[in-house]
Amino acid sequence: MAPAPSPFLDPGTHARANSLGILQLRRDHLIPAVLSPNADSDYAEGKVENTRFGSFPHSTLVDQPWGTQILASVVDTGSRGKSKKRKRDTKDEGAETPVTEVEEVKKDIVKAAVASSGFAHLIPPTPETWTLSLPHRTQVVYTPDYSYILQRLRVRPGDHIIEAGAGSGSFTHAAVRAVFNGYPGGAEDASNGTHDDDEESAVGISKKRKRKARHGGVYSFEYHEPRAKQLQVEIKEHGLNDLVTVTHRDVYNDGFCLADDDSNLPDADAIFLDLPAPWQALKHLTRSPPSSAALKSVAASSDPSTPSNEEAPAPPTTDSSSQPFRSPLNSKSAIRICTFSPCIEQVTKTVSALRSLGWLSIDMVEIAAKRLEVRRERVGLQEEGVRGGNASAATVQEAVQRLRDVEGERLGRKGEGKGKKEKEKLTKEGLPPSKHDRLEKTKRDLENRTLFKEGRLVHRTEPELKTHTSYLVFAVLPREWSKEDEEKASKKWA
Ligand SMILES: C[S@@+](CC[C@H](N)C(=O)[O-])C[C@H]1O[C@@H](n2cnc3c(N)ncnc32)[C@H](O)[C@@H]1O
Repeated sequence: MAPAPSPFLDPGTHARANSLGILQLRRDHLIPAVLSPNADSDYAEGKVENTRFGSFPHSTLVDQPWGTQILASVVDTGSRGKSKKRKRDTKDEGAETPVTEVEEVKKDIVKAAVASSGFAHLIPPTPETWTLSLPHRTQVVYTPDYSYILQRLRVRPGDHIIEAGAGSGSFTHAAVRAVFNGYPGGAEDASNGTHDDDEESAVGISKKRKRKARHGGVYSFEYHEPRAKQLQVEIKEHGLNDLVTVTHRDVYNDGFCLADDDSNLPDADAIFLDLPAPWQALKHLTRSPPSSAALKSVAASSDPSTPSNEEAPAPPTTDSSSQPFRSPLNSKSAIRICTFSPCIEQVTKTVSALRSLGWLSIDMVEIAAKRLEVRRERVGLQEEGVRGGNASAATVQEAVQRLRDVEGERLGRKGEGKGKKEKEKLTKEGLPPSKHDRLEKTKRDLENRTLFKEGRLVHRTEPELKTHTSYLVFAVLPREWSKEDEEKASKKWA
């Protein structure tokens, strides 16, 4: 049976058990949870998400349509810890194979009752919501940056992308969605599907060609072992393990090829480096072994204190096991790279190294994303008691009328000290409407109002936004030009 599709790529219409769902408490307050109502839990109601707006047992989330408003539940916190009566490790009793035996006292999940504490919305996971809710293990790449990066890298379905370091996996999820064009071993593979594909020819002409579908893939590298392991767990939980290969590796020393033979090369079309020293990884991202002159120049530019006559690092013509040079790049297409660095000194070193290694069209971009709050501003006395309205006087007439009403209310309330003239006026015009009357009138008027298009349309930038995340350096490594390419071009363009 084919594995269930990843909720990031095909969430379906409803939340599924054992699949990721996101509880949205507020716009920027999201709680991710793999929905497992029957998982072992201390609560009588099964597994529960406890939030500031109340408790949400997973049993109330599974099978709900995405977007549903879920009411919080009354959770029996008193039952916590009573589910397991005895935990006995038979190792203590001298058993040969240690087996941990857990005796369950209760088996049935108690149906949760609705609480008055609040609600949350159940939404499907996307790279954007995952970025906002993922457990941070490092600084992460945010949506405004990765959306720009992926379009500048021209990443499209079927591409292979190298990513280092993978960190918390924020970029990884966006990258896998961008390259996704089916699961390896899926229906398309079974029917040996071919498709028209644009192949960039060596002479720069895009030609249509029938070829077997190439599945998109992300090759992620992370030096910090616990982070790499945690990312592997998450990628599996999210149903993405057929599409993402997470490798624990120091890419500065060991490069990007996965095996000692040609069986599992990344064959990358695009590269994203979010590393403290991206220039140190560039020597492994070439089509052929870099010359020692290029390596010397990379070493000198990355450390200006290195005298130019100092011995250059050994070119990666062989790896530690004396294997021949293998390139992790797709030999059939131009390669696009992006490096993400927080300071300009790192940018300078990266640009010098890129130049030495033959990269072209090098440029740098800084994203200064701003979020605009767009809303309608409704001002006027008719807004009293209306949600989202500003009940101040909008005109001089309204202000004068309001003053008259306040004065009238005061006189009407006191009843005493009223002059003859004032008494006459009050009896003639009647008492001004009380607050209760005004609110009742507003309620009646609301039925005929179209709030969504009333008022002035205004927009503001949200003040708390960071304006600088990092500098993005982009470059292109053209296809290698072979003798055959030259011959083909001369024939075609003679
Ligand atoms: C800022 S984090 C990356 C965040 C990631 N792009 C994301 O969106 O979640 C940088 C990562 O690079 C990793 N790193 C540093 N040096 C490395 C190396 N030589 N090889 C592989 N990873 C490395 C660090 O361990 C760290 O997790």
